[in-house]
Amino acid sequence: MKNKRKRDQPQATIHPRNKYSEKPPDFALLASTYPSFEPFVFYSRDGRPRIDWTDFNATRELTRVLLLHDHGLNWWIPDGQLCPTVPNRSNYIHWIEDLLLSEIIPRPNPCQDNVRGFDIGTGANCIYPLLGASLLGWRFVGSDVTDVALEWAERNVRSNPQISEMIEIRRAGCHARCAQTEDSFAKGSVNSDSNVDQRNLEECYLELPILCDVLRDGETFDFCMCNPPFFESMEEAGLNPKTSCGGTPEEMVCPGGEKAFISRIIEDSAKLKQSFRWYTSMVGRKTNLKSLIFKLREVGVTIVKTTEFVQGQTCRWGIAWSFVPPVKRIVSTHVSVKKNPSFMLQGVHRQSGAFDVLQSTESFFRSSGASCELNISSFCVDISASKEHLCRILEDNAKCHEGDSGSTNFRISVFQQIPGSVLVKGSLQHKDSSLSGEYLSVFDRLEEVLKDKLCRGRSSNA
Ligand SMILES: C[S@@+](CC[C@H](N)C(=O)[O-])C[C@H]1O[C@@H](n2cnc3c(N)ncnc32)[C@H](O)[C@@H]1O
Repeated sequence: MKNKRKRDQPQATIHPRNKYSEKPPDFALLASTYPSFEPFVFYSRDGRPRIDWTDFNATRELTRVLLLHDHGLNWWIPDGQLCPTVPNRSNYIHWIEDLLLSEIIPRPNPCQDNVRGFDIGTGANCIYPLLGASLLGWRFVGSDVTDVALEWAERNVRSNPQISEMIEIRRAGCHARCAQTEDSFAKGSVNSDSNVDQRNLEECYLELPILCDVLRDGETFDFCMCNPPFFESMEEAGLNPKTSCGGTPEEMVCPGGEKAFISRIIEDSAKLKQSFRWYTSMVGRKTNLKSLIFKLREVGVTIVKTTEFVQGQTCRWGIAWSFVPPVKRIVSTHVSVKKNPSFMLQGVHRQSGAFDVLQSTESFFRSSGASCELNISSFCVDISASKEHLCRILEDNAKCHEGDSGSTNFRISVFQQIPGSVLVKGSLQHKDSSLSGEYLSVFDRLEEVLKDKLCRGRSSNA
């Protein structure tokens, strides 16, 4: 089964040093070891142990037992707080480890001893400091703004005396401001129609510092990290019907969404410059990645690196930048990797979803005569197309008869993001295919066709 899953996935999904890269969590073992987890495990017809991902209590108990079993950590969060998935969160930690080990910028600390990180918005779950300290011996400051996050992050640190000395929890912003913000959120004004409440809330939120004014004089760090509030409203956050990881408005929502939040980190970084060797953040939407990179160039960073975290049916990105002069040429990964182009469909009609995107993709290629194999379980279509097929799609008859008539194989995968947003990715089997140019043009054409057919405000023929 493990092999099948590997073959179905378009790319590596998990960092090779991730504890779960070779062996995903064993629910049956965890259930027999931890009686509190046992009631959440059931067996599907194929005999595989499963949990109900839409049950918050099940996902929280899974996180609790995984942290205990595999990391020796005691952990808990109150009902409704954002519940982290341990394998996914570990990927971000290992990517930062790669950045610190890389020689893109000079390493002041070749042995990686005394690494010190800053987790912006550590949450009640305090997951990054707990994982970073227990897996890699990193020291951390974890910041947050809400009372509940600060109180529970502290509790989670104190419950683990073996690492408690390594983690400091710090409030960002003055108490009064935060209390006011929490109160507004608690009253639901983030979703309210009252413009006044909304404006007060936004002003209040935007006044909370992120890095400047939270750092102490002369403090330096090897890196900062952040899983920002991704959304502009709880409606936008929606609730992924396939999982229930909780998440309160304070955790999920901020004015301007993740783009505004990360832009503020960028602005702070432009003032703090080399106080951090690496600034990093998670990014939930690929479209935001482009404008953030643009902003980074504007503030004069020396390096930008990006990565992609493919996590089941969800994609996230990581962005990192630095003001330290690089040892090597500036690189920006994956943005330049043409073998795996991607685009995001935004505003997909309410009645359409990833499945419609998949079917439309199949008929797009099939209409040219290319051979297509639809794989519904992994949401992808495998395509084998000749030059003639690709030229037919591009309506380029002249080119069709030029040169040799080789063929090319590629896969188009579809990932449902939040409701209304679908990510489409291509992966070419052989980078050196003589048809890689046509493949990229066809991929651009696919983007146009799907947008016209399935996205609101674009339909010319829908
Ligand atoms: C998406 S949650 C991330 C929680 C946790 N790090 C995780 O990955 O599960 C975002 C967190 O950022 C916090 N936050 C919002 N504004 C902040 C600010 N100005 N400074 C620090 N934290 C902030 C929220 O309270 C929330 O706990």
